[in-house]
Amino acid sequence: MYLSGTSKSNEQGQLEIGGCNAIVLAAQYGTPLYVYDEKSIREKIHSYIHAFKKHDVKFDIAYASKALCNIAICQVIKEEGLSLDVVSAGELYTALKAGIPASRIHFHGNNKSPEELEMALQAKVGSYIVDNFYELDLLNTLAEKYHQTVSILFRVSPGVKAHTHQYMQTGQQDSKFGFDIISGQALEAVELLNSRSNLRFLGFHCHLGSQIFEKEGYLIALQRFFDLIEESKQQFDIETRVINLGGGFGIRYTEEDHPLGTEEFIDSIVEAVKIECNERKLDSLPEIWIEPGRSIVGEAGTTLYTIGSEKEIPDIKKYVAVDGGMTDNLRPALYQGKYNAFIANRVEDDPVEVVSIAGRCCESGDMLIHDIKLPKVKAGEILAVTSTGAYGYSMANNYNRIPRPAMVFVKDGKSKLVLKRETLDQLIQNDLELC
Ligand SMILES: Cc1ncc(COP(=O)(O)O)c(C=O)c1O
Ligand SMILES: N[C@@H](CCCC[NH3+])C(=O)O
Repeated sequence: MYLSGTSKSNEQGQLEIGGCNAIVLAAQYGTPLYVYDEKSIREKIHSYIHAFKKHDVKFDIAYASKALCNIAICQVIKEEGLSLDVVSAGELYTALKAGIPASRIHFHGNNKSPEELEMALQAKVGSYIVDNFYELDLLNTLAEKYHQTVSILFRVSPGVKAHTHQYMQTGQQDSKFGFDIISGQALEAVELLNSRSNLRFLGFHCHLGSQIFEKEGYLIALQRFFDLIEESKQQFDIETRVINLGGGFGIRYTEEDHPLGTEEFIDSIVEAVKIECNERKLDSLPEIWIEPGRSIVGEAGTTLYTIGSEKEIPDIKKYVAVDGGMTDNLRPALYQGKYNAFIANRVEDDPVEVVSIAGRCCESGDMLIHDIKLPKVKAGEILAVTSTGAYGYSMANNYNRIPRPAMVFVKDGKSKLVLKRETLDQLIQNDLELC
């Protein structure tokens, strides 16, 4: 049995997270319930900071808020002193409301609207990751309107196909994101910098994809970055101060997953940067920026569900349905994401039968787990699905008009409601009558 962070089986064999009994949490706040182990989030952040501090390099870690974005997590990020990456007005608004300094916000996105860019300019966000030629000109024009010279990075696609689900690959040549290096678009963008006086170029950014277990892709991307850095200097006299390798560091969802440790990833990235600079005889090391999302919050999240109906087709399949599903966790339906689960009130009971955990939506694809061996379950028991902390709530939806769940942060035996359960009235609050 694998339990991460502060999760453990207590003396009664019940699941405890952050010193809080999962059965008590389910009774107190209802289900489905997202439970976040705050200590484990902070420890993961510390492991990134520590991994960089071992080396003599300038670095910045920006939490990719798309993995989980609400006031509470932004407050943790602020307290821990990280930067934060946003991709929309909604994420930007949340970060600002949580008190993240605008200067620590990096604005991403492949189609930022003029209104979103103006909002960011008014807030004076720290940097813009410019994705395409349209945005390059739009941002320069808007920055001029606001009498600002803004710091930018170019997002480039380095032509690296990460070993991950196809929908999570973003660094390959045909990606919708960024300036393509191979066909020369990235260098064309660099050339334009000399005539865009409201843009201050910091450097290059790439993001290879998500849930990556190997460092090789990052190392190839780095070589392509450095070619670009040299060409930018030689051809257009443009200096690069920053290289941003995005996020993507994988986590453990089930026992089949064997992610690399934080240190191993960071050590090999920093070493590779030093080697490239040395071999190319560059005067100074660029700053190294990263943007982890999943690896900061993923394993810290557990979703508690109440078990309801069952359906058994003799000798074929047994379904066990819970009170949530694709509305609170779209990942199994979208990426065939795999998860592990326990009966929270009997964590250590021997598994005796193979069942499939079904969601409650009117979709055959609304399955949380296919074929998991569990103890014999009863209606009313609490099922805990682990490692749901990233891209779970952030991709939650109201299909079938199902309200989104509540969320608590737990630490040192205390729980704090950080997101209320949506109500039925909230579901119709924007509806208008036809007549
Ligand atoms: C530009 C960018 N940066 C960072 C991330 C975070 O990735 P991950 O959650 O895999 O660390 C993403 C999402 O994949 C992204 O699109
Ligand atoms: N949303 C995804 C990955 C894409 C992340 C954003 N580029 C997931 O749940 O795994």
